Amino acid sequence: MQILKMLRSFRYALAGIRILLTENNAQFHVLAGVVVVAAGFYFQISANEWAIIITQIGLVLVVEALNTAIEKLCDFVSPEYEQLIGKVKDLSAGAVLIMSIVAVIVGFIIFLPKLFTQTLF
Ligand SMILES: Nc1ncnc2c1ncn2[C@@H]1O[C@H](COP(=O)(O)OP(=O)(O)OP(=O)(O)O)[C@@H](O)[C@H]1O
Repeated sequence: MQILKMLRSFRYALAGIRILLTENNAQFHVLAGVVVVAAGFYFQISANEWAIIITQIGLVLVVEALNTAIEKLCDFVSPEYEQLIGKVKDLSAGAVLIMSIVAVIVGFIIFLPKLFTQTLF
């Protein structure tokens, strides 16, 4: 019966991913991820580079999912204006911004040298 419980949890988790994919910001991050994966194939990045890139994409989506969950919880708990709720939402959005900046920097570190050596020479 444990396996049935696990399967049910998996179904709920998939439903969560479906909810995430209806959000504009998440759709943008998925699109950015697709572009980066395409660039990875184009530049034939190494196994280690793939591991780093996939981890970055995963982390951005995970933080985006947690941010969306926090936003929805805030909206439920306090539909009216509340200073503390505002701070919670700002912090949560800040986490997404930090992770996105880190991912972009990592992307630059991996792709910029390839862009210069493989397209210019
Ligand atoms: N209930 C609230 N009380 C205080 N401040 C709030 C509240 N709701 C939103 N805010 C402020 O407005 C900002 C944006 O809120 P929120 O992310 O809900 O709006 P949005 O960007 O329009 O939402 P969505 O991401 O769903 O489009 C928050 O980071 C926070 O500063």
